[in-house]
Amino acid sequence: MRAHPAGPLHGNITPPSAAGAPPVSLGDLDGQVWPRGAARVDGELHLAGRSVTDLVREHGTPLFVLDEADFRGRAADFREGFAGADVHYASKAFLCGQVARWVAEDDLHLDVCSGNELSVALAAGFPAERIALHGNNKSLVELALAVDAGVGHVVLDSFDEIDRLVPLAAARVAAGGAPVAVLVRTTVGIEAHTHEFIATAHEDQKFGFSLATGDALTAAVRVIREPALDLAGLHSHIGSQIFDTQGFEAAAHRVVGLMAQVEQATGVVLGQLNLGGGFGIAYLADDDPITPADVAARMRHVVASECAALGLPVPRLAVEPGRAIAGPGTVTLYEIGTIKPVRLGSSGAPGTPAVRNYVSVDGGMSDNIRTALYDAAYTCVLANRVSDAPPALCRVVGKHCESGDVLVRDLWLPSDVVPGDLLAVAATGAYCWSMASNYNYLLKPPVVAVRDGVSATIVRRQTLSDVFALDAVLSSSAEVLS
Ligand SMILES: Cc1ncc(COP(=O)(O)O)c(C=O)c1O
Ligand SMILES: N[C@@H](CCCC[NH3+])C(=O)O
Repeated sequence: MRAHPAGPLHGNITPPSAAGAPPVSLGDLDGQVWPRGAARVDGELHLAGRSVTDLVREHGTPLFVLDEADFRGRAADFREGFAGADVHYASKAFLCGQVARWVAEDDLHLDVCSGNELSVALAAGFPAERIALHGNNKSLVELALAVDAGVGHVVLDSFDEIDRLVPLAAARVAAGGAPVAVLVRTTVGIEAHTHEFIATAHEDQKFGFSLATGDALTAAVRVIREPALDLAGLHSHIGSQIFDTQGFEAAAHRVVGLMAQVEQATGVVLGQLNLGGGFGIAYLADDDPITPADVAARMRHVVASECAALGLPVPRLAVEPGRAIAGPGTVTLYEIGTIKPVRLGSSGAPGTPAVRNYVSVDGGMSDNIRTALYDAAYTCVLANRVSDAPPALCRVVGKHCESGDVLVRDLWLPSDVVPGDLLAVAATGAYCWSMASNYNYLLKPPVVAVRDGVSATIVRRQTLSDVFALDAVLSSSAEVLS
């Protein structure tokens, strides 16, 4: 292997706690973190039977590689774990036409949270009756699209939205159609143990109707009195990337309590309870996610015992996992461009300069904003080969003009990594491509699905022509660009 001009990276600096001690064997693939179809073959990372160098030769970098069997296997785990309940794939995690088709074929429902997510699903042929429309600020146009398409549910989020939906629903009923089925999204006042920006059931945030103030009950009663609306049930979502089940159990307890209040106030017994998504995944080897079957058992137990205590029939359950289906099966492949050992002072062992090795790759916060936005933790490995060089503590960064453009804050890589090597970042299937941007005019990477050694581009790489086409001045020169 060609040596880097800066010499081997420095391995012996005091590790920050996030990086821990160097692993015994660098490049090992932890089974919880990497896709089910990931393996080392002759040292090289293979994904669902394709070598990463072949994939990169065909598709370039940065590249999202999605292990189809992993995605669909996790969807099946939820379907089976929650048998008798409805599993809605939360499409905000990652949606494209092919994913919509897999989810439809695999008998899941779909949660969309904008009119455009709804349009993607409908254009892919997803059955409208299995779609639920979310959103805290649905426009009249989005609501009309949902009503006309005949979505299964609209998940109501505000009194303004009820005002907006009623005339649309009334027009449908007047034309001989059915009332519009809705759920009332309830803010249950739970402090989920996750990052502030992705917690959604504490009082001081924008989603849902508060249980504590009585707004949720008021909304439910109002909907029940609207002949053009059909209150099918209640909804609660407490946040995202949650590991312990206590939050879900507490939420279930409180929403079933609200069902009892609705029954007392109106005599109406609600038949559905959607407890949302938020099931955590392993980004690092230490993370220990709960299985769908375990979550299902705990939710069922709480709902059944609360209903028994309150004299209610047990409602049909629904959940909305996004990350736990899409996240673990995808990795992002990058090529290393520059490596810069940066001296931090003399805080290392005596005589040893403290150095941070900045390893820059050809993507960054435009294809994965999560580290910058939530301080999310990721891991990555040298993908095109294994190395027995001593470990060096590294920070993997992108190529954006932003010092917060970090992908992996602290991790050990072999000290002989060089420009041209490939890095694979694990568990990037959820909220990476879907939150991608064109910052610094970087282009959105493609998504390639691999199954049994066969790959297919399910979203192509964005081109500069795509981007120029949006620009009043540049669009006239778009045809000369590739
Ligand atoms: C209403 C709702 N349902 C489902 C999800 C999916 O969450 P996750 O991807 O964490 O499962 C979200 C996102 O947090 C959400 O807001
Ligand atoms: N985008 C967030 C999750 C938000 C989910 C939608 N409420 C993440 O990357 O973790």
